[in-house]
Amino acid sequence: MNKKISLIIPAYNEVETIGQVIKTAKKSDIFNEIVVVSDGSTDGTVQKALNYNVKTIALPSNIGKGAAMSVGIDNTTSEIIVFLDGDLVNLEVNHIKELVKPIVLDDFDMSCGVFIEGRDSTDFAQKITPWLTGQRALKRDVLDCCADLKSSKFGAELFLTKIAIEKSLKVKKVILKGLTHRTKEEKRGLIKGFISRMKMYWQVFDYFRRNNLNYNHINTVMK
Ligand SMILES: O=c1ccn([C@@H]2O[C@H](COP(=O)(O)OP(=O)(O)O)[C@@H](O)[C@H]2O)c(=O)[nH]1
Ligand SMILES: O=C(O)[C@@H](COP(=O)(O)O)O[C@H]1O[C@H](CO)[C@@H](O)[C@H](O)[C@H]1O
Repeated sequence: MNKKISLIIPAYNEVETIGQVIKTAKKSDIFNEIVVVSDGSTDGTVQKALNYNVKTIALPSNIGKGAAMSVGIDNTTSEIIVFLDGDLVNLEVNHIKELVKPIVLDDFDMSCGVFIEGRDSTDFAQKITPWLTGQRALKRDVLDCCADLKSSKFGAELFLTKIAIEKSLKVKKVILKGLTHRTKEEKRGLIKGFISRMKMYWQVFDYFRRNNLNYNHINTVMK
């Protein structure tokens, strides 16, 4: 039986990169549906996604990454869900296939893609916090309660990691060689980028604190 796979791409002002991400996803030819959730973008992200003829949900205002992912989940049906960020650079078909393989083969419940040999700055972040990656594949049925995701903002990846801990899921770390993303500073300039980086760190820390997550424990989740 061929398993159905949905791709969800949350995107907030990613006009520079979203086209290439969609193009590579289409080229992989593994997705039954591709859904872009534009999280209040004002820069042409929506039109760019529509140009590639994929389902595009244009949220009227910015509601945060976790809520945008949740809208994507509600608007897809496949038994396997893949999340990719809209700001990826150098994404290749093989990256997507490697990410999805452990789930399609039913060897694992969730996979987390980690950048290596992309760029030093983005490699470093993923080396110390691999569980923050936005590149994941998972079985839909592990997401039976997503209420917390809606309010998680940049705690979204910790939400998924928390599920993995609570349900004792089998989680595979998948190396995505050569992949990187546009950083906040590249998107918004040094000062605005730095401020949004600090906000993101706060949201991640806040999710950690509210859910009594343990850094050492979290680091043991991926195999
Ligand atoms: O409020 C937000 C913030 C981010 N994103 C998307 O989530 C992904 C990962 O975002 P990232 O961590 O790179 O943060 P950003 O650079 O967007 O602040 C990208 O596709 C973003 O466009 C989103 O949908 N809503
Ligand atoms: O690599 C990181 O430290 C952050 C932010 O990256 P940038 O500030 O855009 O370089 O991105 C990761 O963490 C975010 C928060 O959990 C996730 O939303 C991203 O998908 C992930 O790449």
